Amino acid sequence: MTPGSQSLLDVSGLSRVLDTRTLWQDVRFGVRAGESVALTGPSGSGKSLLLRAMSALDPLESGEVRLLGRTPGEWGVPGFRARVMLVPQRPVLYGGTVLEGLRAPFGLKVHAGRAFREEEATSLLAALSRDVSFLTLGTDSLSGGEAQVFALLRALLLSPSVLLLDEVTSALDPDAARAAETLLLGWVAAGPDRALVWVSHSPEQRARVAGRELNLRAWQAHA
Ligand SMILES: Nc1ncnc2c1ncn2[C@@H]1O[C@H](COP(=O)(O)OP(=O)(O)OP(=O)(O)O)[C@@H](O)[C@H]1O
Repeated sequence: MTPGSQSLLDVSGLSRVLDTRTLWQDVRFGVRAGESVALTGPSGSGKSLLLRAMSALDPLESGEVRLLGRTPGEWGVPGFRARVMLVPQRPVLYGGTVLEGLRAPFGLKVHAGRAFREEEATSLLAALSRDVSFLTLGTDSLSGGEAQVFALLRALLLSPSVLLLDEVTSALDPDAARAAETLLLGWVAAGPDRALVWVSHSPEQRARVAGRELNLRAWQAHA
């Protein structure tokens, strides 16, 4: 992977206060097109909340996030979230089959103009060592690992620009986790204006997937 010089996602001046505790303050960094970076920090330091802020899922208390120089307000918040897409550790499932769940977002206005292509889904599944029968499973009965496969598929099919990956392989067996890593690194290398931000508690995984690490300790408030 050869990161470009163009800054894709810029975070500046973000702070988050919980009651009286400041989780992080004045967070600032940029992620360039083609990059794969890891966001680290101890449990409870606010990695998940920072990813939520970066994808405009939580209102910002201070600072701003820009994709290609434009704020969520300038993109339109739903459009920004579709481009800077969070994949949570435990995805929200809405029932129905996997196929229906993968197809459903394409009916939303924000994804208008994009068509769901089942062959793309089966090809991604093959990369994750799953066959087409996965599409017929009910999302209500997916295991934790299967739900993570579903969430990754759903995200990749929607062609975001930046994927914010919050412990997305934590329930996968080691082989499946490696396959997911390979798929994601291949995805970021395959198109312009793509990047990955990983939250992972595994130093081995971070070493495999990330070109550099951003540690939240750098932005923790000092009493
Ligand atoms: N919606 C919320 N409202 C208030 N506090 C929250 C909310 N979500 C999380 N927290 C608290 O914010 C802190 C940071 O949570 P967060 O999940 O971002 O940490 P993390 O670094 O991702 O942790 P871990 O590595 O354990 O997953 C925790 O103390 C958590 O209890």
